Order: sequence, then C-alpha cells, then structure tokens
Amino acid sequence: MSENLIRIATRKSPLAMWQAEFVKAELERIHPGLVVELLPMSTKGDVILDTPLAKVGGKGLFVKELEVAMLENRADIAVHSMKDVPVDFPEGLGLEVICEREDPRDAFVSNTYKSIDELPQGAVVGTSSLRRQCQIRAARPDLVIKDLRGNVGTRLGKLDNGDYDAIILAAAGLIRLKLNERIASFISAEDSLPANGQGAVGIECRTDDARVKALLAPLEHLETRYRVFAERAMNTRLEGGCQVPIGAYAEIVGDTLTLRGLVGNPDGSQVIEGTVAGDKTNAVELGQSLAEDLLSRGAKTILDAVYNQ
Ligand SMILES: NCc1[nH]cc(CCC(=O)O)c1CC(=O)O
Repeated sequence: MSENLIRIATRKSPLAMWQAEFVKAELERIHPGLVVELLPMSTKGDVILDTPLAKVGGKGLFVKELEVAMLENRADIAVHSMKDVPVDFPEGLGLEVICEREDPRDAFVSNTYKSIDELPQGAVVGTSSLRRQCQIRAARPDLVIKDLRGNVGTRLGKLDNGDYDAIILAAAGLIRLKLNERIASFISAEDSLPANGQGAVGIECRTDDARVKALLAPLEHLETRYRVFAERAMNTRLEGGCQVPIGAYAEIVGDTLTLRGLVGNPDGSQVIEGTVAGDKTNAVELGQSLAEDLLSRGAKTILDAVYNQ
C-alpha cells in the first residue's frame, strides 16, 4: 500500500458522499501530498427500501459491505453517520475518530406549515423513525404518521408530491446538503430528543493500521466523542439500534456532561425519560447508569414489545 494513499469506502447516497468528501478534503488539507480516493458502493440497506427497518434487523444494514472492503484491504477507512453505526465492530475494525458534531436536532420540513403546533387535526407526518413517531404522537395523538423511506432527496420529493403535510428529517443532513432553506423550523431537543450520535460523523478503520490511525488523529473532536460515547453507551445497554423508539442526547458545560434519555412505544402512549449528569470523562458510565435507571422504570417491557412485534 502506498504511503501516500487513503481509500475511503462509502455508500453512494448524496449524504454519504458528502461526508466522505468532507473527510477527504480535511485529510488532504492537513496532510499535503496525501492522496485520498473514494470507493463508492451499494449496501443492503440501500437495496431493501420497502420493509420497516426494525423488522429486517436494522442494525448494521448500511455498513457491512464497507467493513468487508476494509477487512479485505480494498479500502482503508469508512465514514459513517454515528447514528447508523452498530454498537459492535467486527474483529480487527474499530471507530478511531469522531469529528465535530453538526446541529443534532430534528428538523420540521413542510411547504405549508411552520411547526408541529401549526399542523391541523389529523395532518399526515412522514417519518420512518419510531423515535420521532413516538415523540410526535405523545405530543399530538391526532396526527397520522406515514412511513417515509429513501435518501434525503427522495424524502423531500415525496413531500413535494403532496404525500405528506410535513416530514421530519435530521437537520444535519439537510445542512450538509445545503438544503437549509427546506427547514421550516428546528425541533428543540426538549420536544424531540435526537437519536444517539445524530449529527456526528465517525471514521472506522483497521485497528492495527498505525499509518492510517496517525493520519486520522487530527480530525478527532474530543467533546463530540464524550457526548456521542455517553449516548451510545445508553443505547448499547438498552440493546437498541437506530430503529427503536430511543432518544439520547448529551451536552457538556465546563467539565459536566448532562445526558438525557428516552424510551417510548411507537404510538407514544408510553414515554419514560431520565437525566444523568457527571464528569465528562465518565461518559460511558453515565450512559450505562441512565440506561439502568430507564430499564428499572419500565423501559425493558416497552423495548421487548417493540422487538417482538
Ligand atoms: N437514518 C438515516 C440518517 N443517518 C444520518 C442522517 C442525518 C445526518 C446525521 O444524523 O448525521 C440520516 C437522515 C435523517 O435521519 O434524516
């Protein structure tokens, strides 16, 4: 392998390509002379578009092919949206770097209405995230939630077709794709707790590849790492993937990390919330303790029902 080359395995969706291009540009800026190549590929998750993800075992659907490419030494790194990264890594691969977080909030997107509060009785809201569905239904049981799949552009197209009165997307994806003007309003973390890792990009590589690890190191953003690790630790303890009604969001003020978590059922009739705070360097323990707290207050029953549906 050339000393001056890094190959990035990436999905082909515009958002995945943006994230890979972002890492390429950062690496080439920081390391003059380094050449970074993109290796775009399709994943199972891109192919199965009609089945609710919770039912096809949503964990890892979008990353497996990328990981095989790294293990077979056809690629050196993969760039992921942290909220799509499974909790376990295959032997020989690990998450080396977490980059600075973009806006973590959910965004309300509509051509007619400015916010959820403005939606008339019985309006149709598009999302395929059980987490978003749960929180919307908890606040507005009258709204009709309709499944919405596909990449960001496809989802916006379906809204423009008139299939929905509004849709909910991650603000980060819209901002990265320069679609900010489509955001009618940002939904505060209080009103819709984001998914763990939402808005953060992580970089995976072979754990024994010292050359690549050294080149990646300057992209690390420590505060984002603490926040995302706290959120992921909560999720891991709850054994939840991206497609279950779990929200987790951490903020840091000074050295204190405050993590808020939520588990609910898809129709929003039950929502269990909790908060934990402590030193940021104990991020993982804080996440685990919040998970224990939620489990002890009924989250276990809710999650079992979702997985066994
Ligand atoms: N589940 C798909 C996905 N994975 C990451 C993002 C957005 C960007 C991010 O959270 O970093 C999205 C789209 C969405 O939820 O609207």
